[in-house]
Amino acid sequence: MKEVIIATKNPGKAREFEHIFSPRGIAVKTLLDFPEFPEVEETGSTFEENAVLKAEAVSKALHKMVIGDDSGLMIDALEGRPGIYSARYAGEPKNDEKNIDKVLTELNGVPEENRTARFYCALAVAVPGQETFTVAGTCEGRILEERRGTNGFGYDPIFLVPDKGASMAELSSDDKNKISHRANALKKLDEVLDSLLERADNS
Ligand SMILES: O=P(O)(O)OP(=O)(O)OP(=O)(O)OC[C@H]1O[C@@H](n2cnc3c(O)ncnc32)[C@H](O)[C@@H]1O
Ligand SMILES: [Mg+2]
Repeated sequence: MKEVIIATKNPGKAREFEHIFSPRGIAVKTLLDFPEFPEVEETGSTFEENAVLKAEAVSKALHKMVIGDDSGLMIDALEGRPGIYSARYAGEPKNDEKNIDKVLTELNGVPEENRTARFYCALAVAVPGQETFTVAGTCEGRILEERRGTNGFGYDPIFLVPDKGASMAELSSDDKNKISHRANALKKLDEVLDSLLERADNS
């Protein structure tokens, strides 16, 4: 079976990649399968730079093709914050509930029409001996005034997907994986991924 390695320790991301890849007969491994591997320091100033750091660190260690995912929430009324600091917006250790509380507090009193936001996902593909490249995807929405739904992870409970009239956390994983920033980024890899997996001999 073909296998793709994702340089993430986030169980929510891991589930989504598995959900998207397994119907295509591609098994997913993540850093949750390599618990001894240290978390990669995210010192870049863009999602793309951080995705490359993650992908290359793990690819160099394992000598295999690896995909890195750096993603987050950009809120217009907060000038794009939390952005690349999404995971640790409320400080260390990272905590989804505290991050949501901080965003809701900062947006207190901001009217619905000014609560526009987008999720952003940069994916970096590192292949031994080749130049690393990146793709990105977004998903447009609005920040709710309170949590709705329990699916997904991270900021999903406060992210309204206007077309669906539901928060991201109220969508089934099938539905989220059709429209999410991560799914939109992965679509851009569709054409190259199969041949990369064969050439990289990740089987
Ligand atoms: O670096 P890795 O190990 O992949 O895991 P991480 O959780 O630290 O991941 P990031 O550095 O990319 O930070 C992304 C944060 O943005 C948020 N996020 C990203 N994708 C999301 C999604 O699909 N739904 C909700 N929140 C998301 C969530 O809070 C994540 O912790
Ligand atoms: Mg991280």
